[in-house]
Amino acid sequence: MHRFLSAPVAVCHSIEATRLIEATAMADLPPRALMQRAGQSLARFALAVAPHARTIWIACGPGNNGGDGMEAAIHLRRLHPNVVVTWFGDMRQLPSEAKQALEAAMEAGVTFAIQPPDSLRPGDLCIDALLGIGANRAPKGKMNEWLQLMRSAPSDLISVDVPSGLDAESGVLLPNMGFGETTMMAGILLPGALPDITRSVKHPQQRRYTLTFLSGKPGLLTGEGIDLAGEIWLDPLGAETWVRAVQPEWTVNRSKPKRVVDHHAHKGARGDVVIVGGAGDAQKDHSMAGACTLAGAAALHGGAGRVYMHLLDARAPRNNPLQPELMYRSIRDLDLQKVTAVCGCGGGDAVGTLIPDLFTDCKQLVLDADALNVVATDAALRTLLQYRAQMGWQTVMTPHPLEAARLLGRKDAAEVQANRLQAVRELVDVFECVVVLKGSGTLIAGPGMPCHINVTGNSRLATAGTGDVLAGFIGALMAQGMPAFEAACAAVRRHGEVADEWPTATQLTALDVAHRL
Ligand SMILES: NC(=O)C1=CN([C@@H]2O[C@H](COP(=O)(O)OP(=O)(O)OC[C@H]3O[C@@H](n4cnc5c(N)ncnc54)[C@H](OP(=O)(O)O)[C@@H]3O)[C@@H](O)[C@H]2O)[C@H](O)CC1
Ligand SMILES: [K+]
Repeated sequence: MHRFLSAPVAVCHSIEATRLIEATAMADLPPRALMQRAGQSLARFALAVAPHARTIWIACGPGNNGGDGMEAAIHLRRLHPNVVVTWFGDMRQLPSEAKQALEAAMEAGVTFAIQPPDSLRPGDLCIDALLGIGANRAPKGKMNEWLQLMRSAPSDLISVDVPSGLDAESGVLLPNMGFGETTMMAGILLPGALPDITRSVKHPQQRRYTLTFLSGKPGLLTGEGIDLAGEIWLDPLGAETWVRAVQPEWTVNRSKPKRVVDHHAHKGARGDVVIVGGAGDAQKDHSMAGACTLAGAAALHGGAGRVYMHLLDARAPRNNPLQPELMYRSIRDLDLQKVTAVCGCGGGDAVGTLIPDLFTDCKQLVLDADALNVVATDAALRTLLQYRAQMGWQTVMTPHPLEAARLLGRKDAAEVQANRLQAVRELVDVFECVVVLKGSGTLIAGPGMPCHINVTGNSRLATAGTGDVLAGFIGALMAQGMPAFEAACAAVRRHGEVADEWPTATQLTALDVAHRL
């Protein structure tokens, strides 16, 4: 058993692949052995997480995930005076191994209760063994009540394999979560179908863990999975050989920026970046020049030798006393074959007039924000992107979920969020370039590349301008010679790391991120 993200290589398998690993491993073992290993591992983990728990509540569900919980109860009962199991299921429909585990738990004298323990205090432990990778719909009724109770308690929480109700592949809570017959308000269970107010209520004292079995699951690292899963631990249950035999679909992003520049290098050797964007509207007295400044600052701090700014807003000043290194220049005066262009930051519709030239002249291109919106509405640009790919020119797109929805012709961001992993793959297939799908658990994918899930960063990056900073940083790394996919992975990782390292009591702005790269 090890902390998933501290392993030198952390990979995730699809659910289908996990099922294959499970079946192959089980075929090699006596019946129930794998589940017993899972139970033993869970019991050990529980005691390590909450050694002083007054109460350990194990909520078991109708499938093998519940079986894992029962197996753990058998061990914990011997080691702890107050272990309570609540079970949600039907004996006749239990899978055979879970049934054996239930019978063994009864025989061993495990305490079964109809209701969860009365009061759960800080330091107590809840174990969610309700649903694992077999969840296929939103938990309802009693199961949902128990989940809400566990997730809002001040006690610690271990999710077995996967937080129940989470799609282990997409990181989305199965629909209707929270619309059960009862719901919770201020810690009290209320009857009636109330809106989903409980979804993200986490008690500040609660520490969350997921002990996942056999293989990493992508849904724990993206979308809603990150908050629900907490700290992830992995126990391959002795099936490492089988895990290694199955090709993983996703890899945890570990890339770090490598900015090795020769000692004798001059500024021209470090790569040139031009930021194209910053549109304005004189009638409305609007200007988006700041977005360009942020991308430009990121390109400078990201190591580019020279950073040029092509501002679309004719009224915006052509100098910035706070960042005097930025040089204001039209793209017409630059050799576009030799610069990396970062296009779109605050570009408005006006950026559309420059995009065809950038697409045909510029060998290295990062497309963000409004540039993506222009591409979404112009099929000819899609063809140009394919042409770029054939030429071996490098393009990176950095959509957030709404931009991704526009690019894919989907109704809204929610449709993308419903399966982020699939969306990023589709974007790569359609546009034939490297795609960074931003959000909780940013995804990076490229033609012929494994999909990377990024695990650095936090919600402090959800402020205006951080996307511009990321685009500028990717551009800077490409300008210094990093291939597009590597540059995207390294930039996303470092960008998130800055937010993770930033002192919690201090506000983090986009410019702060740029200065820390
Ligand atoms: N087999 C082993 O040795 C090991 C298994 N491991 C653990 O097993 C789970 C996967 O087990 P599985 O039984 O396939 O799936 P679940 O435990 O998640 O249960 C699925 C059953 O629950 C029903 N279901 C699905 N969604 C809901 C819901 N929202 N509400 C109520 N019931 C639901 C579903 O049945 P239906 O017929 O009603 O659709 C399934 O029967 C895995 O995650 C591990 O924890 C370990 O890997 C160790 C070895
Ligand atoms: K679970």
